Amino acid sequence: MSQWSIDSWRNKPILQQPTYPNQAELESVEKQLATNPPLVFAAETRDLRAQLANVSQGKGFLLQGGDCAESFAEFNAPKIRDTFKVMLQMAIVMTYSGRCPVTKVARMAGQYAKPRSGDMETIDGVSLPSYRGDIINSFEFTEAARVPDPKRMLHAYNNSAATLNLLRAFAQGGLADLKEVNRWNMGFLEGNPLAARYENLCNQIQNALEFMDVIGINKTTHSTLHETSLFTSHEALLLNYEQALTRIDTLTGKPYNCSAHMLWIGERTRQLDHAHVEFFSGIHNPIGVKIGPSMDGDELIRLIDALNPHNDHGRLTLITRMGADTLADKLPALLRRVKAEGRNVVWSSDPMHGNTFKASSGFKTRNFDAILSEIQQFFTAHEQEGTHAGGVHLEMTGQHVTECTGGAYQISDDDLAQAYQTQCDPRLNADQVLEMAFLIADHIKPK
Ligand SMILES: O=C[C@H](O)[C@H](O)COP(=O)(O)O
Ligand SMILES: C=C(OP(=O)(O)O)C(=O)O
Repeated sequence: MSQWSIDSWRNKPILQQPTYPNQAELESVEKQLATNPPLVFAAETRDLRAQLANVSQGKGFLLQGGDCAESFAEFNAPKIRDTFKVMLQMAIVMTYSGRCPVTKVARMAGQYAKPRSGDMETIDGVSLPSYRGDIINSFEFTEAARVPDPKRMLHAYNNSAATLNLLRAFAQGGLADLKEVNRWNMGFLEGNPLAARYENLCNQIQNALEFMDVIGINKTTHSTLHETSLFTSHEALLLNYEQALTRIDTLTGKPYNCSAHMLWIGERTRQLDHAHVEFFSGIHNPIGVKIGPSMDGDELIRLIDALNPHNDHGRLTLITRMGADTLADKLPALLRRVKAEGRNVVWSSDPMHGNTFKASSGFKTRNFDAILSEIQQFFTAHEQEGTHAGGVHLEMTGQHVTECTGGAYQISDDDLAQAYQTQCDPRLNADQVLEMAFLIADHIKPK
């Protein structure tokens, strides 16, 4: 086997990459990125890995979520704040009602590259190269906009730095103070059938905090009452960018990808002998890999061993995305096999990507009932196999979008056009996400 190096992925086959027309410009951007400051510190990624090690041993739950694709055009503070709040709200519901520590990992501050089913997109008889995420080309449907531009990597880096800066401020600067929990009630809750349940939960937390304060436990003695930790993640698809942000940690001497705390490999690029598995095998971050219905037990064990050869807890998260109609056929055998072979992984459910379809209105959508059904079946399969249902991975936003049908407001096919804003796949809105949080809390509650 050849030695891993930061660029050994370049000797392997690779899928879903852009072809840049100007190589000299690409190299110059890569050089610049490689001297820019890292976005996260290796020690922070080790904290996340330690939390995930607990999840892998059944002592916690991973909540991972955010945009399908972040966008340069929609880069603003309210959008970042609303997604942050919705994640915190979900985490509170799950921690309090589910009595389970929740590790929060945002699909934010770097989620800019998208794998696509087709290389070309056709609209009204005109075919152009597919949009591959703002780090690569532009969503606009013109020939010029769809040409891959390496300078977009610098734009993505700068946006990620600013997003991370705001997330850190929100997490540590008082917005996440548990005493403020009632003030997180956002407009979207008005009229939501779950509003009363959420308010009731907030009141219970307030009572508990007041009691704790009386006996001397408060934000001065316990900073976790005032602050939270939120980690970042994205699909590390564009390896030119990911290599440039990979650094040797001065404390351990090991390579860490400092573009985010956690990175994952997508369903379309997880081939064992390909570039993504090679690159991921050498970085020391906690990593994820998407697992779709075509995966079989032998291949899965080989993939686990390539990505987590020391069988460490917290290193590897398997993010299953089977589809509500397929999960019961496929997942239990994989759970059984991984358990029988003693491999340590976090099992997380992505209930979004196996449930996408084109609505009669022409929009790409997902039905909320199918998403809930996949989650429910995920929990049932783990209960039956005696394994830990460790997390959920969602495409979601704090904005009032109408991209997935169903949910408390019964969004129909005809409603999709009202606020369909995603640049790629349909996301759950804040209402739908809260409903899901209550459902998950019921499942993770100690029995
Ligand atoms: O988010 C995942 C993929 O990028 C997305 O599902 C691909 O969508 P497509 O089938 O429209 O290319
Ligand atoms: C592309 C994604 O998912 P998958 O690889 O599972 O299709 C994604 O999560 O953005």
